[in-house]
Amino acid sequence: EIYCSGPILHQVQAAKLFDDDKYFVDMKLRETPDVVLSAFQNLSQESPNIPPAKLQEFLRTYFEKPGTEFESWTPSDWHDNPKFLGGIADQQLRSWAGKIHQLWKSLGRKIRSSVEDHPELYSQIYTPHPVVVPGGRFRELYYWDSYWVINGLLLSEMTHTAYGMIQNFLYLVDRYGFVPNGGRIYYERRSQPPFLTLMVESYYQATKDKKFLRAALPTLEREYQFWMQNRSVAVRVNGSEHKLNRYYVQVGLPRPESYTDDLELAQGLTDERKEQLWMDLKAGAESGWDFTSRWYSDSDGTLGSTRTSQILPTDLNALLCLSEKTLASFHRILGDGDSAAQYEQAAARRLQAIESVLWDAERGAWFDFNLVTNSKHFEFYPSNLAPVWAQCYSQAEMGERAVQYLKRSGALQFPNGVPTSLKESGQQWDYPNAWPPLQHMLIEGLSKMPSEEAKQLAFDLAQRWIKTNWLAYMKYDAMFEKYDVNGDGKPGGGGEYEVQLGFGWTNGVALQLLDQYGATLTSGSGCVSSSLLLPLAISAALPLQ
Ligand SMILES: OC[C@H]1O[C@H](O[C@H]2O[C@H](CO)[C@@H](O)[C@H](O)[C@H]2O)[C@H](O)[C@@H](O)[C@@H]1O
Repeated sequence: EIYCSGPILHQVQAAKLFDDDKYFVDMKLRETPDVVLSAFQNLSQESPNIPPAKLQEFLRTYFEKPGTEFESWTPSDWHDNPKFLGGIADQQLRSWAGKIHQLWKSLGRKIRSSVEDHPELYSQIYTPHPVVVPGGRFRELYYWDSYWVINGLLLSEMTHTAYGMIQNFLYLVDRYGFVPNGGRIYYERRSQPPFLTLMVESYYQATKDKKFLRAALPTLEREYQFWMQNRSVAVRVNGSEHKLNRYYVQVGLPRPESYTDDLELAQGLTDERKEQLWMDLKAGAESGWDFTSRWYSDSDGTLGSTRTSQILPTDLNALLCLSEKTLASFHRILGDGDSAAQYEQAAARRLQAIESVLWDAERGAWFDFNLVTNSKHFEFYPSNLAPVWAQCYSQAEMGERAVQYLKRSGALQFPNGVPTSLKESGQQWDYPNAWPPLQHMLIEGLSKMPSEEAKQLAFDLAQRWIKTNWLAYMKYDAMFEKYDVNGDGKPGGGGEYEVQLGFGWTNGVALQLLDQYGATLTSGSGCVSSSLLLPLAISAALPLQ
């Protein structure tokens, strides 16, 4: 009634007392909700539209500034020389990687026990283990960001911190049946791209801890069931019915953390259309792509035409296909062949659905499917290659055709990364922004393909991305949540908030690329460690196709 809906939220946000709507909903209560609500009621009786000065005074009396829910914490497993640093040949890049590794200390947070004892005073959701947060206005844990954070932590040999983060997500599934978007109660009715199974896979590959796997598996299956029961739809194509997944949130209210944006966007609509728009904006937040022309109902649309729930996304379905294969492999490792076979069948069914509904033989790639128009969206998004990343396609030729599609798409013409789309909508998940998770999925997918051409392209994109991150770090002494594909080392922009620094997934992706391609990536400074020159010389001598 205070953080998610109701008159306090409405009046405080509508008065625009803070630059960012998220500020108010992250504040802590000084008194119990009952006391705060009745004080507000008394104030409203004096005048229903409370003047800003009175609202400020009310906030000073009953709220504390955000951030008091955390205590200072330094990860106990941080040490200054993880092995992977030694594999980075370029000395400038190696020293920069060391600085990124240091950033884990400043992004670590431990939630105070008072949040567990008095949850009613906080919007923060209590989780038992410390977390690494994205940074900036994103003070709390975020679901899909954490996949790249955890991969980075594992390279930094911070296995215990990574373990704690995964335990938090398992705890959240046990509590809610799914993982909320982030660690705040205003996020608790929507999720984000479901990466938990892949987080467990990363941890298992790093530790081979079967006991951990056995304990985690029932919770992973519970999360999978949530997506199948609440986020799937049947779609009929060419006379056959298929089941695929979508983002879908049945809460027809403005997002509390972006309340005035949502309110203003819905002005003039009927109540029914308002509710529909707000549900689709929340589904957009659930997709992690908030916001983008990808979710507009037509190609000339604007943010108001966002219809996320009517679209079957390629990347969500590729991710679930990979999750099904991973769950099957977990059951095999633990000796349960029957359960493994069930997940293998689920993956095979999904593969068939992806190929029947999303694959386009003419263009040679996969495209989102619109349930209203019963047609595919043919615009370019890096997600059109997500099945390559998930290795979820039946014929090698499809992967190779997707590489040719990428080359023809026009998305490779930018020296600083692959843009999120080729459309400049002003939204942050569109051109000219490039985002770390999308670069990583593209590069990882291409690097796993058999052809030399795809592998070389993967390296080329890794080099572009590292150069962008490195140049921005040189200019601003910071890592950003997103970058602009135009301009060397330029942070991204657009959308509803200022570009943020920190930054969890950026650091994780940079470390992964520096680890994977450390012997050959360059900063352009020419300072290469002599002990690594030999392998570098050998790889440089290899003929490239
Ligand atoms: O406050 C606006 C939105 O902010 C978040 O989304 C963005 O940041 C997240 C954290 O890095 C990231 O996971 C997401 O992909 C970004 O678009 C938040 O997740 C949204 O729910 C929120 O409305």
